[in-house]
Amino acid sequence: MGSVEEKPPVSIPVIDFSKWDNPSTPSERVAIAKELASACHNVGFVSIINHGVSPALLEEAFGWSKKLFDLETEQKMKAPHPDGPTVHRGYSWPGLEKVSQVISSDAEVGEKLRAVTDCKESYEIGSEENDEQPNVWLPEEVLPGFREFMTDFYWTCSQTSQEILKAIGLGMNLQDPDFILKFHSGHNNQLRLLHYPPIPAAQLENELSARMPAHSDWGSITMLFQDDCGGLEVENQHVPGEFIKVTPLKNAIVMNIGDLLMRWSNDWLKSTLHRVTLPPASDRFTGEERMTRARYSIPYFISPDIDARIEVMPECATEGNPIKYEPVVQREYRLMRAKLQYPEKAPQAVTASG
Ligand SMILES: O=C(O)CCC(=O)C(=O)O
Ligand SMILES: [Fe+2]
Repeated sequence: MGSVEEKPPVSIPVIDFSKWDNPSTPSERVAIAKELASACHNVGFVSIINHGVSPALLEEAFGWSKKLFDLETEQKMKAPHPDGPTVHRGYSWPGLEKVSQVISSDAEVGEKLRAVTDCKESYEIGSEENDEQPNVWLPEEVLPGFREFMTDFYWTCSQTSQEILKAIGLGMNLQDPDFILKFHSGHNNQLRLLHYPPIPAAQLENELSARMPAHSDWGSITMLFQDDCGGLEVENQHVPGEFIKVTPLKNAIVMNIGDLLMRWSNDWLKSTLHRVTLPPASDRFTGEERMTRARYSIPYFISPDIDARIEVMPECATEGNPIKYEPVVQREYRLMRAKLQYPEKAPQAVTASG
């Protein structure tokens, strides 16, 4: 691990996975793995291109996401996110995960925005075999085909994530390169559809609202698919408080390390703060309110299995770099984090009928 090159980042590294499945020599695979591990160590964020999730499939996934969020609130509310932090599934209406009120004195804008009382809405999907967090599906007739597509998409993403975990283990020179992978059956992952409705740029500029405030992810890794709107920013590991803009790269996976893999690696892998804020100026309308256009993204969160015990890997601790984290079980860690984000009793969604 120590032999991996250390250098400050200037942007998010781009890693080409095209040779990963069919390398001409074994060293080609090792080279990709080392490049990935090094980026996860130095930056904590990478863009992966030529991976296992095809452009056609991604187009379809974004199409379904738009269809879902275009539904009337009453329809979406047929699959409501359950109260409390225990089950993170189904539809989170604007204001549920985090309340932030858009303020405007313009009556017309006000009307438009009242339908949008917060800056994002989301829909969470897990494995059909995760009994601790059962899925909350819309009735089939509301969006026929949605459930089948999303279930398949979930497992395609899982397959790709397993290749990434393998590559990280190999690139870190672990005694058993598949060590991390062994804790990830895929049944504890979470597919999230996200929609950030239009909002006046000033609301974001003045920090009266945020699309998504700075945070780190809780799991092992996250794979993020995003449209071309932009606005994702990640903290520069070497200059705390400075955020780097991630320019959307069509069909790429933006991959980042989460807190559990950071703990497992004793901080060698970096779980980097990130946020979603203003898109580039060209994506803001020039009218008085300078509304930013809508943004769609699809994060896929990869977590260790529910009973997995996350204990610093022996390769990551030395006398000079002692163990920093107590062992933790995924189930308990997730609940601890989720409690901070979801209220026990949900505030109500604003529907057309009030
Ligand atoms: O929408 C995005 O681009 C980022 C989403 C994100 O960071 C999250 O859901 O944890
Ligand atoms: Fe995130």
